[in-house]
Amino acid sequence: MTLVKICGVNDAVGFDAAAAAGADLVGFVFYPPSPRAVTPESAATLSARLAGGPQRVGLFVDPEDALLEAVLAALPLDLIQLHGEETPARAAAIRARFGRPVMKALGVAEPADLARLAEYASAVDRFLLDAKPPPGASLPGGNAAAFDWGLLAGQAIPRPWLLAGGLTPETVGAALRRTGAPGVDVSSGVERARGVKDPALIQAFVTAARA
Ligand SMILES: O=C(O)c1ccccc1NCC(=O)[C@H](O)[C@H](O)COP(=O)(O)O
Repeated sequence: MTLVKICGVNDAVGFDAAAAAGADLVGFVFYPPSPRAVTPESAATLSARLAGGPQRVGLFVDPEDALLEAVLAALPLDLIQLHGEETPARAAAIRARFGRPVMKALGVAEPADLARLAEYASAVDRFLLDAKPPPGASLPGGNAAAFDWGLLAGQAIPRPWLLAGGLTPETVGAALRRTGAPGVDVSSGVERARGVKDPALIQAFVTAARA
């Protein structure tokens, strides 16, 4: 079954909707400039709403160890997502020090970007393949931008991976057919305003991804 991650969940409405729709993973953004950002305390409160609900992913952008420590002291993350310029050595160090699986996000715009997968393969547990931020974007991700899925044709991705970038309930089916991705990640496509998740769109996305 296709793995579904709802990213940028920042309130109870979004968290409960993701859980009710059967999402496998929810992402909490620990990056203060984002309109989706949460504090360790608010993420812990959300995370405690449903025992046995979706797995909790902490999204970080070039995090200091102190931030990772503070978040992990507040809530039990199942996966650490690195969405900055973390090197393979830094990703491996985070995985070793914090004892959690790591998912490295890589922006894809040309074939050379996919060559980076091999550099990270032994340092991380999963990949998230996303669009690069469009010119002028203020965030490294969550920009409702898609990349050319054709770039993935014939590529052997060396770890389990999620497809991300500009997916919506209307496009996720075609994206899965075209790429054969084992999982998908969405943020903007299930929002009614930037940073505000919409329960109906979350349900529609999960249904379409599993159809
Ligand atoms: O979503 C954010 O605010 C964000 C901030 C900083 C780094 C990454 C961020 N999001 C990354 C994600 O995992 C998104 O789900 C992914 O980029 C897809 O986003 P979208 O195109 O909006 O569906």
